[in-house]
Amino acid sequence: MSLTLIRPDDWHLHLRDGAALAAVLPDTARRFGRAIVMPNLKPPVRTVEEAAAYRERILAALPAGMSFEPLMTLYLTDVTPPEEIAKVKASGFVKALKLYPAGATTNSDAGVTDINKVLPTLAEMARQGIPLLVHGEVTDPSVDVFDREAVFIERVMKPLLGKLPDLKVVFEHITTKQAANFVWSAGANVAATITAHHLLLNRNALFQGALPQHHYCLPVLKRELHREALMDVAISGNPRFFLGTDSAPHARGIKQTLCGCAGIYTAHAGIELYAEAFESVNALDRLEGFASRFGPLFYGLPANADTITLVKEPVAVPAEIPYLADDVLVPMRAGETVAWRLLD
Ligand SMILES: NC(=O)N[C@@H](CC(=O)O)C(=O)O
Ligand SMILES: [Zn+2]
Ligand SMILES: [Zn+2]
Repeated sequence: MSLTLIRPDDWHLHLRDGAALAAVLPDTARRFGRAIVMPNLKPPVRTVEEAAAYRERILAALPAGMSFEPLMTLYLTDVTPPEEIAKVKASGFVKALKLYPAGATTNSDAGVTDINKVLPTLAEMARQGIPLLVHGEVTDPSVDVFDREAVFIERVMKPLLGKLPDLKVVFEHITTKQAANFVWSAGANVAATITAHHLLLNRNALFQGALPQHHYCLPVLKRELHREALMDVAISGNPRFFLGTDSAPHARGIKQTLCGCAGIYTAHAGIELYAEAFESVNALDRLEGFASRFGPLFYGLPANADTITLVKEPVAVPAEIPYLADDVLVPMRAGETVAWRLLD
């Protein structure tokens, strides 16, 4: 069995920098035409100038003969000035700003401490049609980690869209039935990305196997009923739900410490894992819309002009992938198989 699709894009990706960037970029570039590149570097990518420099480093790390277009984002801080938005618009290559509530996830210390502090900048984004990409979790320590996304909808998302109803928003890596329902019922300016791991795994994965921390990501995996709700909207054909892998590499040494950081590396099977998920509910015919058409539609870009082909054939996933000079990366399905092979 084989499956040919318009070449997909990844609308939520962490490429990191330096040696890590060089190690992971080919996995994405083999599969995806473009990717929305997350700005949570250390220090974060806060200005158009910094995004231009990061974009050059990405293009320089691309192996000869591979084509890939990085779509850049800026990291919104409490002090991002409204004037930066005109520069974003003029740049052409910065496509969005990313909201990390301070302390919510990996490298989010410089994030926004109070959404009201950035309202003038968000209002300017609404005026200029620049999307806000949202890590949608509250950081209130009294809120259960499994409830942080649902509470964010009530405390932040709804009030924000009440004030700026035209703001384009992508609710990134949604993980709950509440978020799926919220985006489903919202206007044409609100969309969501969904990861392959949140379509394939429920929170049981956090308590299974020898190294369950490799399934630790944020927002954390949820109950089966939430996984099913994500699957329903992913295969629905609603164009406001599209692919974002959130492939988030971390070196094994850091990942395996007691409080290892959040993030799962999936770029080595970035489209294959989605094919597995869609096949599991007999919805392979819906994959092309989700993976290749709906993201470009939301961002106002054409779909890619070429195609990729997957064949149904198990592929062994290595136990580890070379990453840094002194440490490796443990990919999703390490030492196991993925059910689809990408043809070169
Ligand atoms: N998803 C994650 O668990 N981690 C991401 C950050 C993020 O997307 O929240 C990372 O940068 O490692
Ligand atoms: Zn996030
Ligand atoms: Zn992410």
